[in-house]
Amino acid sequence: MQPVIGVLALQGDFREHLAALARLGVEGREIRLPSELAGISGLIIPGGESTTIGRLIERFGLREPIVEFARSGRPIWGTCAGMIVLAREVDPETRARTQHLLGLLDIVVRRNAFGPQIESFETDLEIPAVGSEPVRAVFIRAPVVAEMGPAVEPLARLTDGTVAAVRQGNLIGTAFHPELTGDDRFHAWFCRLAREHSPAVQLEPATRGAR
Ligand SMILES: NC(=O)CC[C@H](N)C(=O)O
Repeated sequence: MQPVIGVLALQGDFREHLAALARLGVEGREIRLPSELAGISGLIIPGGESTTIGRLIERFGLREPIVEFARSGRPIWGTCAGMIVLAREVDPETRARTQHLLGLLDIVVRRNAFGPQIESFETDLEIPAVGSEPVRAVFIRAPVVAEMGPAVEPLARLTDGTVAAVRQGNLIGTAFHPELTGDDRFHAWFCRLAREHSPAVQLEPATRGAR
């Protein structure tokens, strides 16, 4: 069965994520209300403005439902601002005065890390998890991962070693925007994770413990 992927549609480039899912023949659903998370196998938090997305998550009562969604084992992927919102902490120098975070991914991010001179750039990244051919990565006022907890694995680095994508179990963060390039391998990989963790095939905790 194909999973249904939710895309948080409060602000930012959620339409581009929905378009990428449509190209893959996967059903995407705009999420604005807690009730809309029912029946969703994976959730994408798009790029945009992390302070706005964070504020709207609070206002729409989505914080606890999203934390609960993560606890259920279903995957959540944050791109750019979405990765910031997932993070445990924003480095104090780049933190906005009001910066609501979900605190799920054990990383410290630095916002707008490439400085005002370099608003945006593109580069090819090796992301073995996604495929053997390099992935074109678009960075727009992008954050970087400044620190990672022990459970976090880097999925991609820039040539200077800067971490640009991470995974911590069912939580994924990318500093760049795979939804903007037309190369949908990252979305395809995320949909595979979602399929594996779809509620329909989830194991009971006792069974899981016995594995
Ligand atoms: N492209 C983006 O998502 C930019 C993120 C933005 N700079 C922020 O801090 O929220």
